[in-house]
Amino acid sequence: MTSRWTTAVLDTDQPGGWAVARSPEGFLFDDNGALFPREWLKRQDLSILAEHGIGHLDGEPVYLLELHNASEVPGCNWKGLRAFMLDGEHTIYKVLGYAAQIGTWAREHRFCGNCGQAMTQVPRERAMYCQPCDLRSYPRISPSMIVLITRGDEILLARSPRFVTGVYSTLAGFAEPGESAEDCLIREVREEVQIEVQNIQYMGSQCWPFPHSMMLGFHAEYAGGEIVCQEDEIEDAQWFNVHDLPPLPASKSIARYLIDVYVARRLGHAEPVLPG
Ligand SMILES: NC(=O)C1=CN([C@@H]2O[C@H](COP(=O)(O)OP(=O)(O)OC[C@H]3O[C@@H](n4cnc5c(N)ncnc54)[C@H](O)[C@@H]3O)[C@@H](O)[C@H]2O)C=CC1
Ligand SMILES: [Mg+2]
Ligand SMILES: [Zn+2]
Repeated sequence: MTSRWTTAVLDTDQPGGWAVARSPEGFLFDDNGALFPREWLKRQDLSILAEHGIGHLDGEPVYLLELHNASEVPGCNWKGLRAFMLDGEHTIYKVLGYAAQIGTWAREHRFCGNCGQAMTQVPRERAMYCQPCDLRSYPRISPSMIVLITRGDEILLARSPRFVTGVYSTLAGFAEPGESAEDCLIREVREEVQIEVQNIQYMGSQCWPFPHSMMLGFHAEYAGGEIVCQEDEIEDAQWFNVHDLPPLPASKSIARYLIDVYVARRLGHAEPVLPG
């Protein structure tokens, strides 16, 4: 199956196409969704900080208008990316997730981190450029490990104080410089619950635009230790039987996929597919 959405660096001098508008309040939408005819959108009273050509949806060019602030557009409202993930069409969420990451990165790289002068968008390349330094900055992607720890019919799930009430999820954490994926996983698990793991199995990956993670997902078996929760980060962690699970994370997350695959295997059910 060919993908409906492909990323591309488009020339903003070309007319036409679709556009999405993003402000600190989220994306603009109306009854037809978050994609607007670009020429119409640019005639609205928007405080445009930058424009980026981001890709093709069903063959049509798509642009991002990154705004200073959320202005009133008749018949329209603003909505955060998470809400689009939870109740929107998955392809549109992919477009908006990519737009959010490009918009944030470009906004945060308007000035050179080396000399402080203004940077410019490089034509035909997704990069910001400082001429005096000959320095390019590319979109930021942060590798993060996410792991389901298993012990026969039991799985280890934890709660961060940031989670929706009652929800338990897998452990996750960002890689530090110098670490392999396995080093990072072992360190994060030790830090967050003081457990040792073995037989680390790679399960798949997912781009997670909150704010710019590349999630690498694993299963790992329990090897030893008693659960001790990391102060501030982990509110509670427990072993749950696969027949008696707490409220779980959103169905499109890799966290949920890691749980669902393991449970399906234990119960002899068909395995789910990892959402892109
Ligand atoms: N897609 C999914 O199913 C899930 C995704 N996640 C994502 O995994 C990522 C890591 O999970 P956490 O437990 O929050 O990480 P974590 O356990 O490493 O703790 C977060 C803290 O790490 C620090 N940090 C280190 N490097 C960082 C970087 N490159 N970017 C931002 N903060 C950095 C910050 O102080 C931050 O507050 C987050 O982006 C989170 O949203 C987490 C759970 C499920
Ligand atoms: Mg963590
Ligand atoms: Zn510079």
